[in-house]
Amino acid sequence: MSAQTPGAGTAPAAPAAPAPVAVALDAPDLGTAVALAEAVGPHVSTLKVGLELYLREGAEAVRAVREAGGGREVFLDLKLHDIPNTVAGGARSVASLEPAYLTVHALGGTAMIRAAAEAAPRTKIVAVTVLTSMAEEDLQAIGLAGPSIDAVRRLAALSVAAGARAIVCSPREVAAVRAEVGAGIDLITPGVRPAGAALGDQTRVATPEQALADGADLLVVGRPITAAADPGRAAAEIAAALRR
Ligand SMILES: O=c1ccn([C@@H]2O[C@H](COP(=O)(O)O)[C@@H](O)[C@H]2O)c(=O)[nH]1
Repeated sequence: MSAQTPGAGTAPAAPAAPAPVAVALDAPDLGTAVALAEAVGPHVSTLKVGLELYLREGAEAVRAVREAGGGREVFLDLKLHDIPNTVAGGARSVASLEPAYLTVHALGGTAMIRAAAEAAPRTKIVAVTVLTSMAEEDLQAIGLAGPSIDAVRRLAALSVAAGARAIVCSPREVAAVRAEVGAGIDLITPGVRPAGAALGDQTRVATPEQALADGADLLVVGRPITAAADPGRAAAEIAAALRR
């Protein structure tokens, strides 16, 4: 894909209020990510920088996609998971970039989550409960017995008590997690697929409309937008579906 491709189509006019969608800019280089950010920025609230882009381009990725996206919020999805001192150092290292969100793995536990929250007080620490790619049998295989919803609820409650201000769970678990953590915590759902879209490696999925109806605050959508022939149009169509 050339750097020009994502914005090339004739996407519908941008709405006044961008949709509560974080586009996962999982791109192989900065030029592609910037072109995607330009194309989708008018339609969505948030741009997500993950491992592929950050490990290659570093802090410049955050600055560049923020500018290209017209100042949209940046979600830094690094999924930190280490001893508390190391995670605190990692969170401190990226705090000056002022991402709206920074992910850590809830499985790192209370002390690790608290260390991240204290190290980056101006960023919402987001605890990832159980990856949306994992099915029940995957959890059994790593010794997390019981239905995934039990682990998700437990990890969400622990994370919020430790200072996380947002939770990643699958869209299928949003209602249960809301009941667990109450209001005031952002519930963020990857594993979002418009009807008929390829699942790829995601297993615990729902449509954007269902995720929003069940109470998600921010929907993470990657490949259904970034792999589309016209990413700007794909983002605009999902945003329009969420307004209906
Ligand atoms: O449990 C999780 C946590 C994070 N992700 C991230 O979200 C996007 C999803 O991309 P798609 O292309 O829409 O599948 C991706 O960046 C993941 O790293 C997740 O999928 N599940």
